[in-house]
Amino acid sequence: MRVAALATAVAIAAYLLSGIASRLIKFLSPTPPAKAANALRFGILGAAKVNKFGILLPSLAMADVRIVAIGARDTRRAKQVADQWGIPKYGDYQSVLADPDVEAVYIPLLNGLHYEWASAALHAGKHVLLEKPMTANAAEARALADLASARGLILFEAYHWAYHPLAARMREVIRSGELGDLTQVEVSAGIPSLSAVLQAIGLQSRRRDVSSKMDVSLGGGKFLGQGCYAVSAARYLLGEPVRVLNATMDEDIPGSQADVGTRASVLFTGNVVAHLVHAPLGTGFNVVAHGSKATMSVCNYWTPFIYHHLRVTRADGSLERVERVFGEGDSNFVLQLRAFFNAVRKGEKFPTTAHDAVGNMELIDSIYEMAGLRKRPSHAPL
Ligand SMILES: NC(=O)C1=CN([C@@H]2O[C@H](COP(=O)(O)OP(=O)(O)OC[C@H]3O[C@@H](n4cnc5c(N)ncnc54)[C@H](OP(=O)(O)O)[C@@H]3O)[C@@H](O)[C@H]2O)C=CC1
Ligand SMILES: O=C1OC[C@@H](O)[C@H](O)[C@H]1O
Repeated sequence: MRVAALATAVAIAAYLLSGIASRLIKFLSPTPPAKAANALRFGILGAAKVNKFGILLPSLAMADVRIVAIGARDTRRAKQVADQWGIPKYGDYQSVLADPDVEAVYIPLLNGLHYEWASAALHAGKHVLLEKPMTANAAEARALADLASARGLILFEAYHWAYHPLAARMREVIRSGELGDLTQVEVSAGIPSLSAVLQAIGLQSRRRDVSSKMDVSLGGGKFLGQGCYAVSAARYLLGEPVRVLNATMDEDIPGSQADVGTRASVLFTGNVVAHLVHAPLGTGFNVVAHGSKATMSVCNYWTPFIYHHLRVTRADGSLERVERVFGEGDSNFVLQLRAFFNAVRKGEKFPTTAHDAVGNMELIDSIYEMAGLRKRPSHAPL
Protein backbone atom coordinates (compact mmCIF):
# COMPACT_ATOMS: atom_id res chain seq x y z
CA MET A 1 0.00 0.00 0.00
CA ARG A 2 2.77 2.40 1.01
CA VAL A 3 4.77 1.52 -2.08
CA ALA A 4 1.75 2.21 -4.31
CA ALA A 5 1.18 5.61 -2.63
CA LEU A 6 4.87 6.48 -3.02
CA ALA A 7 4.89 5.42 -6.67
CA THR A 8 1.79 7.54 -7.34
CA ALA A 9 3.36 10.56 -5.62
CA VAL A 10 6.57 10.15 -7.65
CA ALA A 11 4.58 9.81 -10.89
CA ILE A 12 2.57 12.98 -10.13
CA ALA A 13 5.74 14.90 -9.23
CA ALA A 14 7.48 13.74 -12.43
CA TYR A 15 4.43 14.73 -14.50
CA LEU A 16 4.28 18.20 -12.92
CA LEU A 17 8.03 18.78 -13.23
CA SER A 18 8.10 17.78 -16.90
CA GLY A 19 5.23 20.21 -17.55
CA ILE A 20 7.06 23.01 -15.74
CA ALA A 21 10.23 22.31 -17.72
CA SER A 22 8.49 22.23 -21.08
CA ARG A 23 6.59 25.47 -20.45
CA LEU A 24 9.73 27.23 -19.24
CA ILE A 25 11.67 26.06 -22.29
CA LYS A 26 8.84 27.26 -24.54
CA PHE A 27 9.03 30.68 -22.87
CA LEU A 28 12.78 31.11 -22.44
CA SER A 29 13.86 29.54 -25.69
CA PRO A 30 11.07 30.06 -28.22
CA THR A 31 11.31 28.90 -31.82
CA PRO A 32 10.92 32.20 -33.65
CA PRO A 33 8.33 32.10 -36.43
CA ALA A 34 8.73 34.22 -39.60
CA LYS A 35 7.27 37.68 -38.98
CA ALA A 36 3.90 38.42 -40.56
CA ALA A 37 3.65 41.22 -43.12
CA ASN A 38 1.31 43.24 -40.89
CA ALA A 39 3.24 42.55 -37.67
CA LEU A 40 2.69 45.30 -35.09
CA ARG A 41 5.82 47.46 -34.98
CA PHE A 42 6.92 48.26 -31.42
CA GLY A 43 9.42 50.65 -29.93
CA ILE A 44 10.69 50.32 -26.35
CA LEU A 45 11.39 53.24 -24.01
CA GLY A 46 14.13 52.22 -21.59
CA ALA A 47 16.74 49.47 -21.32
CA ALA A 48 14.92 48.04 -18.32
CA LYS A 49 15.50 44.69 -16.65
CA VAL A 50 11.89 43.65 -17.22
CA ASN A 51 12.19 44.02 -21.03
CA LYS A 52 13.40 40.46 -21.47
CA PHE A 53 10.26 38.92 -19.96
CA GLY A 54 7.77 41.68 -20.69
CA ILE A 55 8.42 42.11 -24.42
CA LEU A 56 11.64 40.73 -25.90
CA LEU A 57 11.09 37.00 -25.35
CA PRO A 58 7.31 37.19 -25.99
CA SER A 59 7.85 39.08 -29.26
CA LEU A 60 10.39 36.47 -30.40
CA ALA A 61 7.66 33.84 -30.02
CA MET A 62 5.12 35.76 -32.09
CA ALA A 63 4.78 36.27 -35.83
CA ASP A 64 2.54 39.28 -35.21
CA VAL A 65 4.95 41.52 -33.31
CA ARG A 66 8.22 43.07 -34.37
CA ILE A 67 10.51 45.24 -32.20
CA VAL A 68 11.85 47.97 -34.47
CA ALA A 69 13.45 50.48 -32.08
CA ILE A 70 14.68 50.97 -28.54
CA GLY A 71 15.58 54.17 -26.71
CA ALA A 72 17.38 54.72 -23.45
CA ARG A 73 18.68 57.72 -21.51
CA ASP A 74 22.17 56.50 -22.36
CA THR A 75 22.11 55.57 -26.04
CA ARG A 76 25.06 53.20 -25.51
CA ARG A 77 22.77 51.07 -23.34
CA ALA A 78 20.12 51.19 -26.06
CA LYS A 79 22.73 50.04 -28.62
CA GLN A 80 23.80 47.13 -26.39
CA VAL A 81 20.22 45.87 -26.13
CA ALA A 82 19.60 46.48 -29.84
CA ASP A 83 22.72 44.50 -30.77
CA GLN A 84 21.87 41.66 -28.40
CA TRP A 85 18.27 41.26 -29.58
CA GLY A 86 18.60 42.24 -33.24
CA ILE A 87 16.59 45.46 -32.93
CA PRO A 88 17.28 47.53 -36.06
CA LYS A 89 17.18 51.06 -34.56
CA TYR A 90 18.30 52.58 -31.28
CA GLY A 91 18.44 56.08 -29.81
CA ASP A 92 16.83 58.04 -27.00
CA TYR A 93 13.16 58.07 -25.98
CA GLN A 94 12.34 61.02 -28.27
CA SER A 95 13.83 59.32 -31.32
CA VAL A 96 11.58 56.29 -30.74
CA LEU A 97 8.50 58.47 -30.36
CA ALA A 98 9.37 60.50 -33.47
CA ASP A 99 9.85 57.36 -35.60
CA PRO A 100 6.88 56.98 -38.01
CA ASP A 101 7.65 53.26 -38.33
CA VAL A 102 6.81 52.74 -34.63
CA GLU A 103 3.10 52.03 -34.12
CA ALA A 104 3.14 51.10 -30.42
CA VAL A 105 5.50 51.54 -27.50
CA TYR A 106 6.25 49.39 -24.49
CA ILE A 107 7.07 51.53 -21.46
CA PRO A 108 9.01 49.74 -18.71
CA LEU A 109 10.26 52.83 -16.87
CA LEU A 110 10.11 53.41 -13.12
CA ASN A 111 6.53 53.84 -11.95
CA GLY A 112 6.87 57.58 -11.36
CA LEU A 113 7.92 58.07 -15.00
CA HIS A 114 5.00 56.17 -16.54
CA TYR A 115 2.68 59.18 -16.75
CA GLU A 116 5.18 61.52 -18.39
CA TRP A 117 6.30 59.08 -21.09
CA ALA A 118 2.95 57.41 -21.75
CA SER A 119 1.52 60.87 -22.20
CA ALA A 120 4.32 61.78 -24.65
CA ALA A 121 3.75 58.51 -26.53
CA LEU A 122 -0.01 59.08 -26.84
CA HIS A 123 0.63 62.64 -28.02
CA ALA A 124 2.97 61.13 -30.64
CA GLY A 125 0.09 58.91 -31.84
CA LYS A 126 1.43 55.60 -30.48
CA HIS A 127 -0.55 52.84 -28.80
CA VAL A 128 0.91 52.12 -25.35
CA LEU A 129 1.64 48.90 -23.49
CA LEU A 130 2.47 50.36 -20.10
CA GLU A 131 4.11 48.37 -17.33
CA LYS A 132 2.12 47.99 -14.14
CA PRO A 133 1.07 49.95 -12.19
CA MET A 134 -0.22 52.34 -14.83
CA THR A 135 0.91 55.44 -12.96
CA ALA A 136 2.03 56.69 -9.56
CA ASN A 137 -1.47 57.86 -8.57
CA ALA A 138 -5.09 58.00 -9.74
CA ALA A 139 -5.00 61.58 -11.03
CA GLU A 140 -2.28 60.59 -13.49
CA ALA A 141 -4.20 57.47 -14.54
CA ARG A 142 -7.35 59.55 -15.21
CA ALA A 143 -5.39 62.04 -17.31
CA LEU A 144 -3.83 59.23 -19.38
CA ALA A 145 -7.15 57.43 -19.83
CA ASP A 146 -8.77 60.66 -21.08
CA LEU A 147 -5.90 61.32 -23.46
CA ALA A 148 -5.94 57.79 -24.91
CA SER A 149 -9.69 57.94 -25.37
CA ALA A 150 -9.54 61.39 -27.02
CA ARG A 151 -6.88 60.16 -29.44
CA GLY A 152 -8.49 56.78 -30.13
CA LEU A 153 -5.41 54.88 -29.00
CA ILE A 154 -5.01 51.69 -26.98
CA LEU A 155 -3.62 52.19 -23.48
CA PHE A 156 -3.03 48.87 -21.76
CA GLU A 157 -1.86 48.25 -18.18
CA ALA A 158 0.50 45.26 -18.29
CA TYR A 159 -0.99 43.04 -15.56
CA HIS A 160 0.06 39.94 -17.49
CA TRP A 161 -1.45 37.54 -14.94
CA ALA A 162 -4.96 38.51 -16.11
CA TYR A 163 -4.23 36.99 -19.55
CA HIS A 164 -3.57 33.47 -18.31
CA PRO A 165 -6.60 31.12 -18.34
CA LEU A 166 -6.25 30.68 -14.57
CA ALA A 167 -7.52 34.25 -14.06
CA ALA A 168 -10.82 33.63 -15.84
CA ARG A 169 -11.17 30.24 -14.14
CA MET A 170 -10.79 31.76 -10.63
CA ARG A 171 -13.47 34.31 -11.42
CA GLU A 172 -15.71 31.65 -12.91
CA VAL A 173 -15.53 29.53 -9.75
CA ILE A 174 -16.37 32.56 -7.59
CA ARG A 175 -19.27 33.66 -9.82
CA SER A 176 -20.68 30.14 -10.28
CA GLY A 177 -22.11 30.12 -6.74
CA GLU A 178 -20.29 26.89 -5.96
CA LEU A 179 -18.62 28.51 -2.94
CA GLY A 180 -21.98 29.70 -1.58
CA ASP A 181 -22.15 33.22 -0.14
CA LEU A 182 -18.71 34.72 -0.37
CA THR A 183 -17.61 36.34 2.88
CA GLN A 184 -13.86 36.91 3.02
CA VAL A 185 -11.16 36.78 0.36
CA GLU A 186 -7.43 36.90 1.06
CA VAL A 187 -5.18 38.10 -1.76
CA SER A 188 -1.41 38.21 -1.35
CA ALA A 189 1.29 39.62 -3.57
CA GLY A 190 4.99 39.56 -2.94
CA ILE A 191 8.34 37.96 -3.47
CA PRO A 192 11.13 38.63 -0.97
CA SER A 193 13.91 41.04 -1.82
CA LEU A 194 17.45 39.83 -1.25
CA SER A 195 18.09 42.58 1.28
CA ALA A 196 14.94 41.65 3.26
CA VAL A 197 16.16 38.05 3.47
CA LEU A 198 19.71 39.08 4.44
CA GLN A 199 18.33 41.38 7.13
CA ALA A 200 16.00 38.69 8.45
CA ILE A 201 18.88 36.24 8.92
CA GLY A 202 21.14 38.90 10.39
CA LEU A 203 23.61 39.08 7.48
CA GLN A 204 22.82 42.67 6.62
CA SER A 205 22.30 45.54 8.97
CA ARG A 206 19.14 47.57 8.71
CA ARG A 207 19.75 50.64 6.61
CA ARG A 208 17.63 52.70 4.33
CA ASP A 209 17.14 51.31 0.83
CA VAL A 210 18.32 54.11 -1.43
CA SER A 211 17.62 52.35 -4.74
CA SER A 212 15.52 54.17 -7.32
CA LYS A 213 12.69 51.65 -6.72
CA MET A 214 12.34 53.09 -3.21
CA ASP A 215 12.61 56.74 -4.25
CA VAL A 216 9.13 58.05 -3.47
CA SER A 217 9.54 60.95 -5.91
CA LEU A 218 9.91 58.33 -8.70
CA GLY A 219 6.86 56.30 -7.65
CA GLY A 220 8.90 54.13 -5.31
CA GLY A 221 7.66 51.85 -2.56
CA LYS A 222 6.84 48.15 -2.48
CA PHE A 223 3.08 48.51 -2.63
CA LEU A 224 3.30 50.14 -6.06
CA GLY A 225 6.07 47.71 -7.00
CA GLN A 226 4.47 44.42 -5.97
CA GLY A 227 1.44 44.92 -3.68
CA CYS A 228 -0.45 46.43 -6.61
CA TYR A 229 -0.94 42.90 -7.99
CA ALA A 230 -3.20 42.16 -5.01
CA VAL A 231 -5.24 45.26 -5.82
CA SER A 232 -5.66 44.28 -9.46
CA ALA A 233 -6.50 40.67 -8.57
CA ALA A 234 -9.07 41.66 -5.94
CA ARG A 235 -10.82 44.03 -8.33
CA TYR A 236 -10.71 41.49 -11.17
CA LEU A 237 -12.33 38.86 -8.95
CA LEU A 238 -14.71 40.97 -6.88
CA GLY A 239 -15.61 44.04 -8.91
CA GLU A 240 -15.71 47.53 -7.47
CA PRO A 241 -14.56 48.31 -3.93
CA VAL A 242 -16.93 50.20 -1.64
CA ARG A 243 -14.32 51.52 0.78
CA VAL A 244 -11.05 50.70 2.53
CA LEU A 245 -11.91 49.51 6.05
CA ASN A 246 -8.40 49.63 7.48
CA ALA A 247 -4.80 49.60 6.30
CA THR A 248 -1.35 49.52 7.82
CA MET A 249 1.97 50.03 6.09
CA ASP A 250 5.51 49.60 7.35
CA GLU A 251 8.00 52.19 6.28
CA ASP A 252 11.51 51.23 5.25
CA ILE A 253 12.80 53.74 7.79
CA PRO A 254 10.28 55.64 9.94
CA GLY A 255 9.40 58.90 8.24
CA SER A 256 10.77 57.85 4.83
CA GLN A 257 7.31 57.33 3.24
CA ALA A 258 8.90 54.38 1.38
CA ASP A 259 6.69 51.41 2.22
CA VAL A 260 7.94 47.83 2.57
CA GLY A 261 4.89 45.96 3.88
CA THR A 262 1.13 46.45 3.65
CA ARG A 263 -2.03 44.94 5.07
CA ALA A 264 -5.38 46.34 4.01
CA SER A 265 -8.98 45.24 4.37
CA VAL A 266 -11.33 46.47 1.68
CA LEU A 267 -15.11 46.16 1.51
CA PHE A 268 -16.38 45.15 -1.93
CA THR A 269 -19.92 45.21 -3.30
CA GLY A 270 -21.93 42.24 -2.04
CA ASN A 271 -20.54 42.69 1.47
CA VAL A 272 -17.36 40.77 0.72
CA VAL A 273 -14.22 41.81 2.60
CA ALA A 274 -10.88 41.37 0.84
CA HIS A 275 -7.70 41.26 2.90
CA LEU A 276 -4.76 42.37 0.79
CA VAL A 277 -1.26 41.54 2.01
CA HIS A 278 2.23 42.38 0.85
CA ALA A 279 5.08 41.47 3.21
CA PRO A 280 8.83 42.10 2.88
CA LEU A 281 9.73 38.46 3.25
CA GLY A 282 7.33 37.50 0.50
CA THR A 283 3.81 36.22 0.72
CA GLY A 284 3.62 34.55 -2.67
CA PHE A 285 0.77 35.43 -5.02
CA ASN A 286 -2.18 33.52 -3.64
CA VAL A 287 -5.95 33.83 -3.35
CA VAL A 288 -8.16 32.21 -0.74
CA ALA A 289 -11.90 32.82 -1.21
CA HIS A 290 -14.08 31.69 1.69
CA GLY A 291 -17.74 30.98 1.00
CA SER A 292 -20.57 29.51 3.08
CA LYS A 293 -20.36 26.20 1.18
CA ALA A 294 -16.74 25.88 0.12
CA THR A 295 -13.33 27.57 -0.07
CA MET A 296 -11.22 28.14 -3.17
CA SER A 297 -7.44 28.34 -2.61
CA VAL A 298 -5.23 29.36 -5.49
CA CYS A 299 -1.46 29.12 -5.44
CA ASN A 300 0.47 31.44 -7.78
CA TYR A 301 -1.94 33.54 -9.82
CA TRP A 302 1.08 35.70 -10.78
CA THR A 303 3.12 33.42 -13.03
CA PRO A 304 0.66 30.52 -13.38
CA PHE A 305 2.21 29.30 -16.62
CA ILE A 306 5.14 27.96 -14.57
CA TYR A 307 3.03 26.30 -11.88
CA HIS A 308 -0.27 26.86 -10.11
CA HIS A 309 -3.11 25.00 -8.51
CA LEU A 310 -6.70 25.87 -7.72
CA ARG A 311 -8.13 23.79 -4.88
CA VAL A 312 -11.77 23.67 -3.76
CA THR A 313 -12.49 22.34 -0.27
CA ARG A 314 -15.94 21.75 1.19
CA ALA A 315 -17.20 23.45 4.37
CA ASP A 316 -16.22 20.36 6.39
CA GLY A 317 -12.62 20.72 5.17
CA SER A 318 -12.68 17.76 2.81
CA LEU A 319 -11.15 18.14 -0.64
CA GLU A 320 -13.56 18.61 -3.54
CA ARG A 321 -10.98 18.83 -6.35
CA VAL A 322 -7.71 20.33 -7.58
CA GLU A 323 -7.57 22.05 -10.97
CA ARG A 324 -4.76 23.28 -13.20
CA VAL A 325 -5.43 25.20 -16.41
CA PHE A 326 -2.39 25.59 -18.61
CA GLY A 327 -4.10 26.00 -22.00
CA GLU A 328 -1.45 25.63 -24.71
CA GLY A 329 1.28 26.23 -22.14
CA ASP A 330 1.90 29.81 -23.27
CA SER A 331 3.32 32.25 -20.74
CA ASN A 332 1.18 35.09 -19.41
CA PHE A 333 3.58 37.48 -21.15
CA VAL A 334 2.93 35.98 -24.59
CA LEU A 335 -0.81 35.87 -23.93
CA GLN A 336 -0.70 39.51 -22.87
CA LEU A 337 1.16 40.60 -25.99
CA ARG A 338 -1.28 38.66 -28.17
CA ALA A 339 -4.18 40.45 -26.44
CA PHE A 340 -2.49 43.80 -27.07
CA PHE A 341 -2.06 42.93 -30.76
CA ASN A 342 -5.71 41.84 -30.99
CA ALA A 343 -6.83 45.08 -29.33
CA VAL A 344 -4.85 47.26 -31.74
CA ARG A 345 -5.38 45.36 -34.98
CA LYS A 346 -8.82 43.77 -34.44
CA GLY A 347 -10.45 46.06 -31.86
CA GLU A 348 -10.87 43.16 -29.43
CA LYS A 349 -11.76 43.87 -25.80
CA PHE A 350 -9.24 43.26 -23.01
CA PRO A 351 -9.52 43.44 -19.21
CA THR A 352 -6.62 45.72 -18.22
CA THR A 353 -7.98 48.86 -19.86
CA ALA A 354 -7.11 52.42 -18.93
CA HIS A 355 -10.52 52.66 -17.24
CA ASP A 356 -9.72 49.61 -15.14
CA ALA A 357 -6.33 51.10 -14.28
CA VAL A 358 -8.03 54.23 -12.92
CA GLY A 359 -9.96 51.96 -10.53
CA ASN A 360 -6.77 50.21 -9.46
CA MET A 361 -4.97 53.48 -8.86
CA GLU A 362 -7.90 54.95 -6.88
CA LEU A 363 -7.81 51.96 -4.54
CA ILE A 364 -4.03 52.18 -4.25
CA ASP A 365 -4.25 55.90 -3.37
CA SER A 366 -6.92 55.14 -0.74
CA ILE A 367 -4.83 52.38 0.85
CA TYR A 368 -1.78 54.65 1.12
CA GLU A 369 -3.92 57.35 2.70
CA MET A 370 -5.75 54.98 5.09
CA ALA A 371 -2.36 53.68 6.21
CA GLY A 372 -1.26 57.23 7.02
CA LEU A 373 1.28 57.52 4.21
CA ARG A 374 1.03 60.00 1.36
CA LYS A 375 -0.24 58.69 -1.96
CA ARG A 376 2.63 58.68 -4.43
CA PRO A 377 3.29 62.19 -5.76
CA SER A 378 3.46 63.04 -9.45
CA HIS A 379 6.96 63.40 -10.88
CA ALA A 380 5.88 65.56 -13.82
CA PRO A 381 3.12 68.21 -13.82
CA LEU A 382 -0.29 66.94 -14.88
N1 LIG B 1 5.32 42.67 -15.32
C1 LIG B 1 6.24 42.23 -14.47
O1 LIG B 1 6.28 41.04 -14.11
C2 LIG B 1 7.23 43.19 -13.97
C3 LIG B 1 6.98 44.53 -14.09
N2 LIG B 1 7.88 45.45 -13.65
C4 LIG B 1 7.58 46.88 -13.86
O2 LIG B 1 8.46 47.31 -14.90
C5 LIG B 1 8.95 48.62 -14.64
C6 LIG B 1 10.46 48.59 -14.63
O3 LIG B 1 10.94 47.67 -13.70
P1 LIG B 1 12.47 47.12 -13.81
O4 LIG B 1 12.73 46.61 -15.15
O5 LIG B 1 12.64 46.23 -12.66
O6 LIG B 1 13.23 48.49 -13.55
P2 LIG B 1 14.72 49.00 -13.81
O7 LIG B 1 15.37 49.18 -12.50
O8 LIG B 1 15.42 48.15 -14.81
O9 LIG B 1 14.45 50.46 -14.37
C7 LIG B 1 13.62 50.69 -15.45
C8 LIG B 1 14.11 51.87 -16.26
O10 LIG B 1 13.84 53.06 -15.57
C9 LIG B 1 14.83 54.03 -15.90
N3 LIG B 1 15.44 54.49 -14.64
C10 LIG B 1 15.98 53.72 -13.69
N4 LIG B 1 16.45 54.51 -12.68
C11 LIG B 1 16.16 55.76 -13.02
C12 LIG B 1 16.36 57.02 -12.38
N5 LIG B 1 16.95 57.12 -11.19
N6 LIG B 1 15.92 58.11 -12.99
C13 LIG B 1 15.31 58.02 -14.20
N7 LIG B 1 15.11 56.85 -14.86
C14 LIG B 1 15.52 55.74 -14.26
C15 LIG B 1 15.90 53.35 -16.75
O11 LIG B 1 15.72 53.74 -18.10
P3 LIG B 1 16.97 53.81 -19.12
O12 LIG B 1 17.23 52.40 -19.51
O13 LIG B 1 16.48 54.66 -20.23
O14 LIG B 1 18.09 54.43 -18.37
C16 LIG B 1 15.60 51.88 -16.53
O15 LIG B 1 15.91 51.08 -17.61
C17 LIG B 1 8.28 49.05 -13.35
O16 LIG B 1 7.14 49.79 -13.69
C18 LIG B 1 7.87 47.75 -12.67
O17 LIG B 1 6.72 47.93 -11.86
C19 LIG B 1 9.07 45.05 -13.11
C20 LIG B 1 9.37 43.72 -12.95
C21 LIG B 1 8.46 42.68 -13.35
O1 LIG C 1 6.14 43.36 -11.15
C1 LIG C 1 7.06 42.97 -10.45
O2 LIG C 1 7.26 41.67 -10.31
C2 LIG C 1 8.52 41.17 -9.94
C3 LIG C 1 9.14 41.98 -8.85
O3 LIG C 1 10.43 41.55 -8.57
C4 LIG C 1 9.17 43.42 -9.24
O4 LIG C 1 9.59 44.16 -8.11
C5 LIG C 1 7.81 43.91 -9.62
O5 LIG C 1 7.89 45.19 -10.15
